[in-house]
Amino acid sequence: MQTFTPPTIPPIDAAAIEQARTQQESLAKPPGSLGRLEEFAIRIAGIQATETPTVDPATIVTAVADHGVATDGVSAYPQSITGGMLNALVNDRAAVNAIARSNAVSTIVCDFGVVDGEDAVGSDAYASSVIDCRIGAGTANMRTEPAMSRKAAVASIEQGRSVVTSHLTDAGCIGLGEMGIANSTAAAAITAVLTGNEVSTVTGRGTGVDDEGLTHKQQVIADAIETTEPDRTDPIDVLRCVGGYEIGGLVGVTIEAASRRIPVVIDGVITGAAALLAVAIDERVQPYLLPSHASVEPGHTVQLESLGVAPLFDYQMRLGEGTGAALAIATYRSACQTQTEMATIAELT
Ligand SMILES: O=C(O)c1ccc[n+]([C@@H]2O[C@H](COP(=O)([O-])O)[C@@H](O)[C@H]2O)c1
Ligand SMILES: Cc1cc2nc[nH]c2cc1C
Repeated sequence: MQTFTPPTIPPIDAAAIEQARTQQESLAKPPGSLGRLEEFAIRIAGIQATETPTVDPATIVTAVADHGVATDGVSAYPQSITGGMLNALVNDRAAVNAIARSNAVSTIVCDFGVVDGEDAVGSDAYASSVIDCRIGAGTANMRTEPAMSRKAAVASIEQGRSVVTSHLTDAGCIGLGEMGIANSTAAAAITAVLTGNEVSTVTGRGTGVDDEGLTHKQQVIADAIETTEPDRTDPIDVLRCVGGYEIGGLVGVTIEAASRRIPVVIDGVITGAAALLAVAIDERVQPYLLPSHASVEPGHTVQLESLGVAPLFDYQMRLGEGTGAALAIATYRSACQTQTEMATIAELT
């Protein structure tokens, strides 16, 4: 059986946490007055094992792939949008590009298996701007068969790891992002299986299906779980049965980043599913995960609770791409800069 052996993930640095906490208490402000920002700076110091935590350089990895289950009418949009959005990402014209730019965050785009991306795939812009991580031309339809082979599941994780090792070894933080029509179906299925919640509890409207569409989507997810029988004690099997190539890719990005002491900022419900899988593979990933927003998707609340992180803000967003992560990185940057740039209270007198 194809196995995945994760790299060694170190514990976060207890001495650096202690040092950062002492430093926080010495700064020119009443203790605790920066609220959660103080804990963010301390956590990042512990992750990076440093007295000078920084999120920079900060990069969003937007992983893109298609899903066979899209043919079952689970999304408000056709599959062709995935390829179109890959094109927009390549040309720096997606929402995440604008939000990342406005927050001094870089973006990289990884194609893990877009079906209909010929325009983008063939172009010079693709060759120069997209990291080719393709595992296949979209997954199989999980309603009738496993989304992918075990070999492909492991390959997607390894491809994600190699994105970090080839491009992001000096990252101050990595934000997770994704795009793929129907991937909120995969995310809900993964969340139901790994957390043991009812499909109806964790399934939302994704791009915006109506009431009838939501009922149908829940039925498709229930059918997929019944047909493919994922082994909830084996996260690679869950990815194989009801996952996606970009989700596997983000699992790999997360695990590799944690092994290198790089903080990972979660975005919405699809990246949340990847984070759940990563922690199920190795629970030592958990302290490296930083939340961003609370997505409108109900499964996201369940994921964040299961991961033990509380969202920073709720702007009623449900776009994905890494948009929430890019916004949150600005807050984490401010937290780090208070830690490293403020005067001490002793200097005031
Ligand atoms: O980030 C989220 O929480 C989120 C919630 C709903 C939808 N999305 C995005 O919308 C797409 C998935 O929606 P759907 O309806 O096609 O499954 C995919 O491209 C995601 O990036 C993202
Ligand atoms: C246009 C569009 C852009 C997206 N970006 C992420 N998911 C998306 C879904 C759609 C439909």
